[in-house]
Amino acid sequence: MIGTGYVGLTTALMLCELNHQVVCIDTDTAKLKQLKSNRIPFHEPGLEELLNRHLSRGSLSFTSDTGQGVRESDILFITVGTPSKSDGSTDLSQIKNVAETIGSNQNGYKVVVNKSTAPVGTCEKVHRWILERQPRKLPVDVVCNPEFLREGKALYDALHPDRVVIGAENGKAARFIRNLYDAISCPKMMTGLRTAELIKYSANAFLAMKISFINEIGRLCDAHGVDVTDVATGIGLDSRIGSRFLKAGIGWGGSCFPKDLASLVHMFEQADLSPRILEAVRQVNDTQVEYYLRQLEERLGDVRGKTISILGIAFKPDTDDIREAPAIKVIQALHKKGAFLKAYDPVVFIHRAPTGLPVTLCSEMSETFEDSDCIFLLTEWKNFLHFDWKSHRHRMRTPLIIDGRNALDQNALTQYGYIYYGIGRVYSKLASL
Ligand SMILES: NC(=O)c1ccc[n+]([C@@H]2O[C@H](COP(=O)([O-])OP(=O)(O)OC[C@H]3O[C@@H](n4cnc5c(N)ncnc54)[C@H](O)[C@@H]3O)[C@@H](O)[C@H]2O)c1
Ligand SMILES: O=c1ccn([C@@H]2O[C@H](COP(=O)(O)OP(=O)(O)O[C@H]3O[C@H](CO)[C@@H](O)[C@H](O)[C@H]3O)[C@@H](O)[C@H]2O)c(=O)[nH]1
Repeated sequence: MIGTGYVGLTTALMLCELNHQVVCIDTDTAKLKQLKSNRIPFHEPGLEELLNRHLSRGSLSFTSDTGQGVRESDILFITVGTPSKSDGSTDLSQIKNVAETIGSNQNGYKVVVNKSTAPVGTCEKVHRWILERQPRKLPVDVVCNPEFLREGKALYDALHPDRVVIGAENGKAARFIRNLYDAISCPKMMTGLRTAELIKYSANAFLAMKISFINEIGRLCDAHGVDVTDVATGIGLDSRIGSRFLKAGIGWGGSCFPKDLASLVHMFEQADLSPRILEAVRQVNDTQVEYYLRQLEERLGDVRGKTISILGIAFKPDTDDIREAPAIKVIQALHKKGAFLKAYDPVVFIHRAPTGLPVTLCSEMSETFEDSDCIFLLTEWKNFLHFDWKSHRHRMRTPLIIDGRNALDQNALTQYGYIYYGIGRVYSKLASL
């Protein structure tokens, strides 16, 4: 396994659970040191227990010696990062570096499996980069096996995937990789390299499209006094639409959707095509923070000099990942407008303290209420939902709640005397009877 991030480590542990022997290779020696001493360098439920189990069984080991790792393995999974460049295209330097190292150290037949999300045509480049560095001509097959796990649910998704997609040009290599997943019961789709690459991007874009769609409907619900959660339930009951990824809120973030949509848009542009739907999906998302800030200002007036408390920094619950987290955009925008900011997140500040954020950190959720003019919920951590909101209302200067995730109980909060806003939410007198 080359790379020990969310995907590398989870895939390694999944393969260990399926009784395979795995060596994890990473150039980040600090990370390897933590992993070797049984510690996961990021917050991801369930991984630590499996790490302990497989380290002590000897089924999993770690090294920074890529050459040795390559020479000793038959199958090499690439799980390194594929960040965005400023024009939206994908920076393939980490993949290229790995492919060249594989080529230089190849000592026999290898199957190289790319799990990193990379544009159409990347696996063909990987093949070429390996061949260019081989000291002598050796057989190598490249397979595309995109990863569909979600952060916060990584282990569950790896062990219970909806499908496994295997793209290859060589049937023998494809079957070899499919056999690794024999013990996992789900549809296994065998296809071409380019198709597998595009399936990954299309899946992420479709999911982001569902969210932007319901967020746009949410704005119309605000205008007409209709409840967006009821609209989502009503449309989601149609099995052709499905109920998941229809939760309206502050918008999508994270390490994948923003960069993968940018990359897909770039692929369209390279092909001289206009990605109209994708542009709209991104446009709705890019203006969602602004939309919420208007709602906040309509209720609180000018935010200059006011104290606003942010609940949740992570881009979603059960992770400490703050890449493209909406909370960061909200904090920066409110700071620019002259607000004082306090923030609390149950894991982000413990695992990965973001530097340079203009916020006063609270060590407990209850501190965010003290003399606050607004509580802005941006990550729907479970303990926020089950908090004793009733007893803390009096501690706020203005009891305004902006629920950026439509996660709180609007009727209960309204009865406790809070002013509540969630996109497309309607206070139901019936529900409170
Ligand atoms: N995070 C997710 O939920 C997720 C899900 C599906 C797909 N993906 C895709 O998987 C890929 C990896 O994502 P991630 O979140 O695990 O990344 P990450 O940044 O958390 O981890 C990547 C790891 O690769 C290591 N690395 C970089 N260059 C290396 C080299 N030359 N040799 C060995 N190790 C090297 C880095 O040190 C790092 O530990 C990306 O393409 C991403 O788009 C991510
Ligand atoms: O109804 C919803 C569902 C999600 N979100 C937001 O959408 C973003 C992405 O959420 P999610 O998809 O759960 O997280 P990721 O871990 O980024 O996973 C996505 O990106 C991964 C990386 O490519 C893929 O492997 C996964 O299949 C894909 O779901 C987050 O900000 C969520 O808060 C909503 O606003 N409303």
